[in-house]
Order: sequence, then structure tokens, then C-alpha cells
Amino acid sequence: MPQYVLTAAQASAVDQQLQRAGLLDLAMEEAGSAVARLVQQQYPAGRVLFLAGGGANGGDALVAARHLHVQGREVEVLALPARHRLTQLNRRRLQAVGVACRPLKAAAAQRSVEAAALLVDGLLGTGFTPPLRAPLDTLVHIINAASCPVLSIDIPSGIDAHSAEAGLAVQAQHTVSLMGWKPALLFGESAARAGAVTLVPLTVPAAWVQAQALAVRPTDAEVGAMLPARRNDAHKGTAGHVWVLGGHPGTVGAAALTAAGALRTGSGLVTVHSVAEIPLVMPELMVHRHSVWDAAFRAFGDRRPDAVAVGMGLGPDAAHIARRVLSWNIPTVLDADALQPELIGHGHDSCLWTPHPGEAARLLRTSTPELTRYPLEAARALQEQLGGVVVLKGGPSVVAYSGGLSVAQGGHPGMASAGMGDTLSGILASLLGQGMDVVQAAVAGVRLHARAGERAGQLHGYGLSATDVASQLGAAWTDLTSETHPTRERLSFRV
Ligand SMILES: NC(=O)C1=CN([C@@H]2O[C@H](COP(=O)(O)OP(=O)(O)OC[C@H]3O[C@@H](n4cnc5c(N)ncnc54)[C@H](O)[C@@H]3O)[C@@H](O)[C@H]2O)[C@@H](O)CC1
Repeated sequence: MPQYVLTAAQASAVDQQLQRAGLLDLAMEEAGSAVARLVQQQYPAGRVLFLAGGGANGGDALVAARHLHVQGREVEVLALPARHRLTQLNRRRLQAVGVACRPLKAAAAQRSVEAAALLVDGLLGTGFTPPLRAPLDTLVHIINAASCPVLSIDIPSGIDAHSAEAGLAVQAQHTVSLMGWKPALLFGESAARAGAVTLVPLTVPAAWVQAQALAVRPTDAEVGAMLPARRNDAHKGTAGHVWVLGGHPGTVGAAALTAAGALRTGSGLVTVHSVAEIPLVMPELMVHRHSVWDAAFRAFGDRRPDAVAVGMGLGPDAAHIARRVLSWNIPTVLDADALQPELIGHGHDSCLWTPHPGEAARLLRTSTPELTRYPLEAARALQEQLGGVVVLKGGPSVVAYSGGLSVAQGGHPGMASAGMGDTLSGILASLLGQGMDVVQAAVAGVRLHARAGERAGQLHGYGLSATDVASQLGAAWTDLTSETHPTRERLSFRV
């Protein structure tokens, strides 16, 4: 089952459905027991201090405290007055098994924090609306000064579930996200506050969550199923021919990296067209140097590849060249210098636009900080303007298509280096050239790139390069397809 991304309002709408179905009590029980299980697994010794708010987030904390107490763990619970009906109910249940709920005051919290081996933050969840009011602000300061690890339930207290920004908010080591991801757990400073995130999907009908969800996060098995499986009689003519139009004196490496990315993703033939001298990074590449772009287009005549990537290091003529390529109406990846506002309105359904946040801000005529505050909305706005499919690159990348958003899993911080986007363009063009649908090519391509980055990151850490990532693409493909293509892979090896 895919994972989903929900805003606070969307999570609350599912809660109301659960409430109407008489299932909300069970959902809170499941949430609290999952938190208790995680505590036992990851933080198995010492006193656990729970700080519980008055809403349902506090209710989850009270359920978790009861489960741990019943399992013999030493727990201490400090709670604000319970406002939510189920939080009141779980307070009575906790007291019934012999755990006192002491009032949550700053002085008591300060003393208790010192004796705790783990602090569970159940103050505020998705019901929080900024700014933080007293006494919660003082409590957040106390939590952040604690020397023990902090585990937050659903979202660190003080984080607005929708935004990638973070003001005064809990810094957690671990967050247990309930039902689905919240945008804040995926992007920017707010994601850094959450620490490691464990998703607990809860026993909620998938259709209820899907109907509300802002975005989907496909699993590796789902991505693997999208990738094409080859027949044993495949040859270079059936594996797609990609053209790379890029490079300019001073930025020739970009086109070479794109071409290498396409070859390593399995393209049968890759040809680079440029007016600059492109380094032959792999001898399997075909490189055509043209005197000027007009001559290049004359030489192309009516010949077309299966897919084209345009823009990488292409320089000042990029918008003009990209416009001519768009008139071919074939699967096209537009990257880097080709991402210009003057191309708005010239795209088609088989276009894949791949801006990083700076390029996206240029296209939307906004600032980069404004854009990165709400990456999902930004990706959607870009797709509405540009048409086709948009990959808004980042950690994680977002794919926006007509009617939907998808957020990639995984990746590695070492991927923050020059040339990574060029490699991604090659991957995407390769998948398009192998006949993939443009949405699936985007979703699978960003995950393939991220998976190759994870593998390269294990070898090179923060020193990994785009070339290292390209070298891991074959292995990444095998990882993603291991569940879905096993028989075919085995057959291929026997031949
Ligand atoms: N379907 C789900 O995802 C489920 C969610 N559950 C929990 O329900 C939570 C949402 O519960 P609620 O809607 O009751 O909300 P919360 O528990 O997040 O917070 C509501 C409380 O916070 C206070 N508050 C809000 N903004 C504040 C501010 N700026 N300063 C100080 N206090 C503020 C409100 O007065 C209210 O008492 C989720 O985060 C999750 O923990 C679970 O109970 C199980 C099911």
C-alpha cells in the first residue's frame, strides 16, 4: 500500500470519519500502542516521562503510558487539563491501572526531566495553530534543554504540520507519524526538528486516506513495478535512443553527465549534440559537435530520437533551442538553462520539467525562501503553469502531474553537489526513451536516482559525485525491481 501525505485539515477530516464510524477510540489505542512498542524497541531501559497536552495528541501519550506501565516500564505522566473526550477517557483508564496523572506545570516538568531516560512529547499534534501560547512555549524550552532523547508523537510540538519552516518547537530525536506523512515531516527545517520518522499507518480504510491525501509516496515495490521489464531478445534498437542537447564552452560537463546517466539507466543509444567540445566520459556515447545550433537543426532534418533532454549547460540560447525542440512534440526533459519563463505556454503533455528550487522560483516569479516553505503547493503551481509533468528537485523531490503529487522516498545528503540534476535528466530521458509513460517515468526516475545516491553514499559519504551516482544506477534498478521482476531477471542471467 502506498504511503500518503496529509495536511492537518486532511488528517482531521479522516478523524471525523473515524469518529462517525465509532472507530476513533480504536485509532487512538493503536497509535498509543505503536508508540509504546517503538519505545520498548528503541529505548528499552529507564524511566519514561510523558508530557501530555489536552487534545488527542495528549490522548495518544496517555495510551502509550498505560501500555508501557502494564509491560512493567517505569513511567511518569504530567498532563494539561484534558479537553478531548477520548483524552479524558484515557486519563481515567491510566489512573485505573495505577498511574497518577500529575498536573503539567513548568517547575514539575523541569524536575522530572532530569530523572528521565526518555521524554515523550505528546503536547501538540496536528491541532496546533501557530503561534505557540503560554505555557506551551516554556514547556518547549524545557524539553529542548533536556539531556535525554525526545520522542514526539505525530509531529514535534510547535511545528505547523503544513509548513517546512520551524520557529519555537520541540527538537526530537524520533517522531512517530500517525496515519500518513505531514508535509512538515518531509521538508526543510521542520523535517530536521522531527529527527528519524517512523510512519504508523493505522488501521484506517485506505480509500478514506487516499480521498483526502495531498500527495502519495510510492513504495519501492510500487516503483519497481513501473520500471519496464525487457524481453530476452532486446537489442539496442528496442532500448530507446536518447538525444542530449546541451553544453556550451565552460559548461560541457553537464551534457556529458546527462548522457552518462541515460546510458547507465539502460538506453540503447545515446547521442550528445552540442556546439562545444563534449568530453567522451564513456566511449559508448556518440558525440556530434555542430558549428552553430542552426546547422544542428538543419542536420537533424526529420530525424527524431525516442526522447530528448535539453538545457544542461546549454547557455544563453537555451530558451530558443528548447522552443524548437518542443515543436517536435516528442518525450522531452527540460532542465537547467531551458527552464525559462518564456517557454510557459509552449509545453505539451510529454514534457518533463525538472527545476531545482532556484529555477522554480524564477519560473513562478517568486523568491526561493517563499517557494521552499510549501514545496508541494509550489510543485502544483508550476505544473499548472507549465503543463506536462514537473519534478521539483530537492531532498525529497516532488513530482507534480495533472491531478496529483508524489513525493520521492530516500536519497542521501551527499547528493547536494553539482551535476546531480544533470544525471537525473539523463535518467528521466532514458526512461521516456524506453517507452515509459511520462508520470511513471518521473516517479520512478526520482526514486532510481535517490536509490543510486543511497548506494553511492555508503561508499563515498558526503564526497559522492554525480558520476558515482550514475555508476550505481544499474544496481539501484535491480534493488527496486527485485520484488516485481524476479523471474525475468533470473531468466536473463541464464541466457
Ligand atoms: N487519524 C489520526 O491521525 C489520529 C490522530 N490522533 C492524534 O490526534 C492529534 C490531533 O488532535 P487534536 O485535533 O485534538 O489536536 P492536538 O492534540 O494536536 O492539539 C489540540 C490542543 O492544542 C491546543 N493548541 C492549539 N494551538 C495552540 C497554540 N498555538 N498554543 C497553545 N496551545 C494550542 C488546543 O487548545 C487544544 O487543546 C494528532 O496529532 C494525533 O496525535 C490519534 O488520536 C489517533 C488518530
